[in-house]
Amino acid sequence: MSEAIDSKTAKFQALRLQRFYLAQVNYLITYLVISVAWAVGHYQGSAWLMLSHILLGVGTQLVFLLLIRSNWNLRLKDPSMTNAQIVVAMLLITYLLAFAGPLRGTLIMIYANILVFGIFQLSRRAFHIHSGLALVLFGLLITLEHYLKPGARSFTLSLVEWFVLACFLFCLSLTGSYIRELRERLQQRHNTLQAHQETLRGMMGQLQNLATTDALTGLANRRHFLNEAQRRMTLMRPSQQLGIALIDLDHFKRINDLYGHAAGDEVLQGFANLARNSLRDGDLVARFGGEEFVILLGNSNPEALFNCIERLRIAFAALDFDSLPEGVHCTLSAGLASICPEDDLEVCLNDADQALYQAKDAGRNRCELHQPSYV
Ligand SMILES: Nc1nc2c(ncn2[C@@H]2O[C@H](COP(=O)(O)OP(=O)(O)OP(=O)(O)O)[C@@H](O)[C@H]2O)c(=O)[nH]1
Repeated sequence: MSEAIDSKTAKFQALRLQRFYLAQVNYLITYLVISVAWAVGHYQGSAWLMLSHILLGVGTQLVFLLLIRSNWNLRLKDPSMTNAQIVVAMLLITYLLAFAGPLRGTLIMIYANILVFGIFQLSRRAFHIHSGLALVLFGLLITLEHYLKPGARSFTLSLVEWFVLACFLFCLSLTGSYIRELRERLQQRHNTLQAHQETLRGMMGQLQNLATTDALTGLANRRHFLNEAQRRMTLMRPSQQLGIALIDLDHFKRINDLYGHAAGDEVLQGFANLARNSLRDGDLVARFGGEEFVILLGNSNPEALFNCIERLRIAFAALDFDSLPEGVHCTLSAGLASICPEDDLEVCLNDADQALYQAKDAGRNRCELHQPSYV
């Protein structure tokens, strides 16, 4: 039964399968060589013996395939099973070499071919152990053959073959070390690049924040508000209305003059917090500049807009500030306008500004709704 695995593990499993199928190409070539050797009479054994190589090869490979396909290999310390696959392949090739006759000299290179599969996977130590295993297996084969079937094959020739194999594996080991070093360097570079990328992403985020946020109040700044309002207007449904409110703190200069700039800053931050907390998630509030703020309400008819800003006005007028003497409160004036889908943002802001002017003119601490003049 295959176990449920995450997408990253699935990707690795797919890679393992790919590598497994690649190894099967080598097995197929070896089966072909055995069959041809048998057909031309160079295989030193019966047809059944020849078939046993193929059956053993297919059987062991089916086991590995099953282990990967069922995800059982994931329970192992090394899920790619590289060590096991290499050892099995080496045992199989040694078994084949015992009957390869004159072809043995050619076929011993398969040991090296098997080890190539471990170049990327195995540690240097494991790679040397496997090279040693190949030499031991082949050494055992020629020694046994020399004592069990004396004269069947020139022992000197077998020793030369063993020596050639040793030289070849040594070269392969050097190449493996070089490739591994390159790979580690690439990995290091990749990690460094990734770290740089993370830093850049963080800096981009900070820059984006700086470019769109007002430092004192943490609200969106004018530029961000204008971009965002424009964007939201393009997404409006035909029957939808937005509400815009230009808000100006009353006699703010006096706060600065009488209680200091820090007190003025506290009042600005106090208004920002109040607005942030009293508006809905989809609404947008920004510092338009100085002691002027702007609010964009989504889905809002003039009445709802008026009620919302009126609530804010009343709450602000009741707000206490640490830097101001007890009983001293601040007020705000607001100019309101509605936005319909076909409207121009600049014109709407102008309408709100005119309404704000009226609110100031009418004595401050009030909300005025822009009245469209129908021509
Ligand atoms: N503390 C503080 N003051 C600011 C900041 N930005 C602008 N101001 C001050 O806000 C004051 C705005 O004053 P005015 O434009 O005369 O308006 P006002 O006194 O609020 O009068 P009305 O708007 O007519 O009610 C100026 O004194 C600015 O220096 C700021 O970030 N912090």
